[in-house]
Amino acid sequence: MKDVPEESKDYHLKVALRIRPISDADVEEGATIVAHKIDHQMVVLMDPCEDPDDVLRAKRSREKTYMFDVAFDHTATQEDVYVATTKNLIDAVISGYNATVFAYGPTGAGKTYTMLGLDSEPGIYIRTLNDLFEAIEDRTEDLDCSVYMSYIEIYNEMIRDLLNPCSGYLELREDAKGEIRIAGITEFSTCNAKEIMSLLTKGNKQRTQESTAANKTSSRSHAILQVTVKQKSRVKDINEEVRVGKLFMVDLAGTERASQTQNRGKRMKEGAHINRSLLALANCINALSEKCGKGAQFVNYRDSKLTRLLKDALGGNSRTVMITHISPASTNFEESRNTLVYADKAKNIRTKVKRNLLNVSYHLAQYTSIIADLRSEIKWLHAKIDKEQQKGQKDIREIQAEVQQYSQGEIAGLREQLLSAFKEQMEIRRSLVELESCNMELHIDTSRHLLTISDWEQDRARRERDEGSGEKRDRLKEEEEESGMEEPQYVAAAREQIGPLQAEQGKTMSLKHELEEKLANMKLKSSKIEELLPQHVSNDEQREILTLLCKVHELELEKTEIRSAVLCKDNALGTKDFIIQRHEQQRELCYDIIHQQKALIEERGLCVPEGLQELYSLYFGELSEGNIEQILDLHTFSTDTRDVPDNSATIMTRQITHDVISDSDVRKAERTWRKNRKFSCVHGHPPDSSSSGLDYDR
Ligand SMILES: Nc1ncnc2c1ncn2[C@@H]1O[C@H](COP(=O)(O)OP(=O)(O)OP(=O)(O)O)[C@@H](O)[C@H]1O
Repeated sequence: MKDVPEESKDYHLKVALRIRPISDADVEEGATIVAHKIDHQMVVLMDPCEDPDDVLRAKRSREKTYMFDVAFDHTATQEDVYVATTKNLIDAVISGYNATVFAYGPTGAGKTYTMLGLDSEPGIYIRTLNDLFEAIEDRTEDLDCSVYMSYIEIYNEMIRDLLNPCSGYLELREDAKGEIRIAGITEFSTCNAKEIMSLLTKGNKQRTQESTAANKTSSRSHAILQVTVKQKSRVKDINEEVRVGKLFMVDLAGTERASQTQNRGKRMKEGAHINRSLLALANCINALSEKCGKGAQFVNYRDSKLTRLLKDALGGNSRTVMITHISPASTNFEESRNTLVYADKAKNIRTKVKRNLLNVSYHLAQYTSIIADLRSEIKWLHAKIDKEQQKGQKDIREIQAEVQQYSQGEIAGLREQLLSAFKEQMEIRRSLVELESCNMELHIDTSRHLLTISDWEQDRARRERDEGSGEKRDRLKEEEEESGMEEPQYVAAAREQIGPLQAEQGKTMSLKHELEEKLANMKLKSSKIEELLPQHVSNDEQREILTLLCKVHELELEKTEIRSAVLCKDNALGTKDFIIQRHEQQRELCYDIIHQQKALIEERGLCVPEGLQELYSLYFGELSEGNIEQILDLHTFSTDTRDVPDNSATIMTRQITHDVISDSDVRKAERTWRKNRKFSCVHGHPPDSSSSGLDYDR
């Protein structure tokens, strides 16, 4: 499948504000209401600490007003909020656009109430799913729709599958297109609204919730519900268009102050993680709002799993709505003010929205030439049969029947043997294709785990270096040992998974060798039968018909072989893309570091050693000559050429056999990569980054 290019449209991030009703607890604390909705877009926040009699500050306003796309207060119903923020995204998702709704705000401000709601007052999740299924039902006559749902939480920077909690912690991965994916996530496919609701309820029960002083049922994690809608026309066509729309609904954990939540121990650690990811989110909002305003800013999504997952929602291909929540109470004034400031900045964020159209013709195009060849072969066969018929002879079925009767079933036996040999070969081929694909996936999984481990090891080495003195380092180690957190769980999990993955790879490889051997024997067997046939068949026409039958089956076999080679090529290219992706990330980082260093040197007028100055000139020279861009263009070009259908099956097969990276290449590259990673952990640079034929170094 390939993406169908389509014009992208600019959207600004829609920001809504919801002020929850004042609670009994607020009133008991003696709080007054300081947040008011003025009209459907404007809210005002009054400072409870300001003294109206303070003449020195008399000129300063006691209140600050904020404008949003839409504002709600305690009078708004769940339906009001849903209709004004989310309902109109449903059509967009069904048409193949991505959309995101996320609830943001301090702890206890009403995020879970808006997103999940109560049984009597369901929130956005349920209302959206209901309307989505209704809309899909209206279109089922002409469109074939499938809906997939996944539900995860990010708790203490670990991703847990709420629909399959036994699956352990999940990893984030970036695919060849730079899209972030969660490896191993459970995606339930359903076309039944009730079923999806029960999955949601099941998932919610798994969510990490605790009681804090600020909220009796405080969500200690960020929850992300993803609904994917895939649609294709019911009319079958070779150039079938598939629309894929994704809707993310996110209930963030609350921003919190340790003093306000009175958290200690485990709760405090949770709070630190929550705040870290929300800080990363706030930094992204800051950078993105600057970017869309004055100067270009680097947006660092990598600081937390939350921001990596919300990358598209914030700065990419998504229509996004942020529902900001605040409490009206004077006791929550500080949090409300900070939240309003961020929400105000988020209004400047713009996203570029593009419909996700996939064209199935990408796969089909690769088979077009094969199908065309087969068709001409069949045409020739038919012409041959017609000719025979014109000669007053019997049609092909009769000839076949005659052939079967010939020599008292001797030929029939041979024919059966030949057919079953072909069938078996096809089965083996199919299994080989699946094994090849599975093996590639295992290999990619292993590489990613290795990357996770070495990333962390490098990070630790860097931290140790930064800590400087031995005394400080010892203290850091002691602290890590005391907290039992010497190695984060995701690294331990990656280590644990490498062994089984390699064992699995070993198994698939030996199975593959077995099958290949079997296939070679089968081929030998069928060619022997083919040789035997002419000796048993006397009649010329019958012999010709049998030869033609063999030819048809050979062609069928060839087709499967080509399909398998195409799969291998796709997998190999996927691996290459992944490697290039990592290089890209590393390059971006280096770019950033070099530019910041250069700015620092210039700003402080520092003296730079000659060698370093030469390196700088070389680097900036390359940049200005555009060499790097040319290489990148070359990569884009070589990736794009995959989309070009090749009319000649022979050329394609030849290309495939030359292009596919052999297993030994990959293993060699992986060894070099590991060696380099280890070396760079200790020395800060790889021993020979150019030595590996396949660049596995990041
Ligand atoms: N609009 C509302 N109407 C009625 N009750 C509300 C509203 N918003 C919030 N509440 C109530 O306030 C309390 C706190 O709300 P909620 O748990 O949704 O906050 P939260 O922002 O998700 O907090 P946390 O970040 O700690 O999970 C709940 O008891 C909830 O029922």
